[in-house]
Amino acid sequence: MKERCIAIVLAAGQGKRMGGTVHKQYLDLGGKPILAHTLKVFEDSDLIDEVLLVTGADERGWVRKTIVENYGFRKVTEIISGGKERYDSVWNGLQNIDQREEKENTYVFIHDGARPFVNDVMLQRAYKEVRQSKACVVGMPVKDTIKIVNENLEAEETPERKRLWMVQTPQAFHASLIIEAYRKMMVVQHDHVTDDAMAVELMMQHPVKMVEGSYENIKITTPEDLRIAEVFLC
Ligand SMILES: Nc1ccn([C@@H]2O[C@H](COP(=O)(O)OP(=O)(O)OP(=O)(O)O)[C@@H](O)[C@H]2O)c(=O)n1
Ligand SMILES: C[C@](O)(CO)[C@H](O)COP(=O)(O)O
Repeated sequence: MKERCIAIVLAAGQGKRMGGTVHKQYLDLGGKPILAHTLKVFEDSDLIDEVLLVTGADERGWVRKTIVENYGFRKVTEIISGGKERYDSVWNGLQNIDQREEKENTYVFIHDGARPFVNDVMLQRAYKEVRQSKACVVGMPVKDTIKIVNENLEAEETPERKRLWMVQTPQAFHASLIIEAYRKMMVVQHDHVTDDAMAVELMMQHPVKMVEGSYENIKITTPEDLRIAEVFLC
């Protein structure tokens, strides 16, 4: 059976740290919504067969019209309702894949809709790695010294910097591995989970490899990120 690469693009967040009334993934960046920049990379990638787009339940119709149809994103096959937290939205996307026969030959690329500077080089690197090791995340070495602090903001520990990487998305997995990891994780305490690799690390005793992303592959989270994104666009 032919291999398939399915992207789950997450766009069901509320952008609380960004503030404002429009959810950040729909804000304008250089003349089009942030989410449209992100989806274009997946649409244009020869690697990606299909995109499952996860949005707010009440935004699905609007997103279909103004983003998917308007920009001609033909790889978007489903617009799925997201959940309260990021991991709920991922799980909703994964359950769609779980029902499919071709699951054993499928790789899943989970990506934040709010990271518009993903590119095909990263997708190709992640694909090469995930075919070998079944689980990988894109990231970059940290540039600053990182401190672990206590509740009084006193530095308690300084981890060795050369072992610290900032994790980005896409995060790529063999479909069965990530579905099983999430299935197990969703029935135990999981509210501290902030990325998909953690599900595999915690539930599957399976190593997750790091592959090189880019310092430009930022997640647009707070207002200053929008200004930085405008510079990256030039
Ligand atoms: N329940 C959620 C929460 C987040 N996301 C998506 O996951 C990505 C990364 O999340 P984050 O940057 O935290 O987005 P928000 O949750 O929107 O931001 P905030 O925490 O500031 O509200 C975003 O593309 C966001 O739309 C999602 O699909 N479903
Ligand atoms: C998955 C992620 O983008 C990796 O850096 C990040 O952990 C998402 O965190 P958020 O709190 O949902 O922004």
